Amino acid sequence: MSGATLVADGDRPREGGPDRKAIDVAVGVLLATNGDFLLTSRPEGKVYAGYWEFPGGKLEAGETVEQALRRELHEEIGIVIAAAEPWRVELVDYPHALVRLSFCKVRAWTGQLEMREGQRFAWATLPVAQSPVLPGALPVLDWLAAERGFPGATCA
Ligand SMILES: Nc1nc2c([nH]c(=O)n2[C@@H]2O[C@H](COP(=O)(O)OP(=O)(O)OP(=O)(O)O)[C@@H](O)[C@H]2O)c(=O)[nH]1
Repeated sequence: MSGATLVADGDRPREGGPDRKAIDVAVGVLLATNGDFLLTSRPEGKVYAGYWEFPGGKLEAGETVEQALRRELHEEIGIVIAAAEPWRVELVDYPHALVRLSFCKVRAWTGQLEMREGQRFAWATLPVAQSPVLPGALPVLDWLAAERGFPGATCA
């Protein structure tokens, strides 16, 4: 997992000193009724372009995780989500940023998927065939695998 370190919440960040502030990110794990989950590729021009991730983005000032997720998923993939179910929070220390990822499960939405930033998308199953997966998205595959009693999260 080059270039990123998963750190337990409360651990001191690896770079930038103790004052390095985490950037809050809201991330959606969209679950279809058959259990498939949505992966999208990071658009050109962003760090880790082309890597597979779960859709989402940074919180804007004053937003809650759910508000940010609702806005980001509408802006980026064209859907309006129903409830966002808070799931797990993970701190990831990248060279470019320290991010706090708040993952939410989303089981219902309206609208058709429309990749508004030129991303690719895939309804994925375990083991995940899409590659490469963003380091900060890999643990989610393990969590899903654990929930489902599935032995291997990726094909690698
Ligand atoms: N959306 C998303 N971001 C993730 C995941 N895992 C992970 O480490 N991240 C990190 O969280 C941050 C999200 O930033 P972003 O650039 O996608 O967010 P954004 O759309 O608001 O960015 P912008 O400033 O370009 O508009 C990135 O540093 C990204 O590497 C994931 O599964 N989904």
